[in-house]
Amino acid sequence: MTYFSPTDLIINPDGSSYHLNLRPDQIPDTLILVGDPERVPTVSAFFDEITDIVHKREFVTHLGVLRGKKIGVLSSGIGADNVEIVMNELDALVNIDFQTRLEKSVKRSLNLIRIGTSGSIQSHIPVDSILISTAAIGFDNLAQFYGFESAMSITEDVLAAWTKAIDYPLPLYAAKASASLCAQFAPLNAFNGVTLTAPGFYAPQGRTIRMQSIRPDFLEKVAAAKLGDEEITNIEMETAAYYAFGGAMGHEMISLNAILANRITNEFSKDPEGQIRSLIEKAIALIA
Ligand SMILES: O=P(O)(O)O[C@H]1O[C@H](CO)[C@@H](O)[C@H]1O
Ligand SMILES: O=c1cc[nH]c(=O)[nH]1
Repeated sequence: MTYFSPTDLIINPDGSSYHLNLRPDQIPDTLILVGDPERVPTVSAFFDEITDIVHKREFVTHLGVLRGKKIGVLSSGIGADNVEIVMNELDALVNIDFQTRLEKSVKRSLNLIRIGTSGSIQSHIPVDSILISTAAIGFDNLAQFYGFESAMSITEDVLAAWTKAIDYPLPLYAAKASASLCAQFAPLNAFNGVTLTAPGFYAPQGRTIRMQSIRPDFLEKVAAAKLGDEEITNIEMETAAYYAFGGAMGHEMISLNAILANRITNEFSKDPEGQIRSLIEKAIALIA
């Protein structure tokens, strides 16, 4: 079994993982993942009991019990680079023995549910709707360092066709949502779609304030891109990384999006907090 050195897998003096500050005995089978640390108490308010609160940097975790089962909610902060930390440390916490630093022979698979916000890039997907990402395309630089091939990956020929359709010069990566979690959250009656995970909020999502984008037609191209019978429906900043790591490391993963912006009609939700709270409430109701 592989041994992981103290500089590869950094364990804090209290036996917790370096950034998340969580110990192996604290990890429940189901975790809700949010971007905003301030969203964590909104989620845990729906738990029947909160047993632990752990906080380091943007990584805030509330652990508790929901309908007799252990559950947790953890914030990642914004972006795929933070997802890289969250997924590596969560996986290490359940699949590496922190005493011996050896990989466990029997692996644990977590159910990971992102509840986040996103912008629609199709006029028929309105502000204040809910969208489940059936797949996500990442155009951050993680694929320069990780081979994400897994049963959840989008095949290379499809990815090549999508890259051409988006007309983007760097290699992309893409992966799918967990089929079992898609079935579990089907009662949300949400839109389904392919999500683009951007390495920024402004130019990488086709926004301009004072800094001009050198790709002014990027959003138009993405919105018009045909992925076989599918289209890219929405943009946010974490889902592709979650799906790629989840698939490669054997965790079930789904991303539920509260659509706050419609980038085609230029509308923004008049009640963003209410929308995300409503999605949290509906999602929690579907967690057995
Ligand atoms: O609301 P969260 O979950 O943070 O998700 C979206 O909102 C943030 C940008 O405002 C990015 O993290 C994006 O993915
Ligand atoms: O347009 C949006 C809205 C929320 N989050 C994003 O990343 N983009």
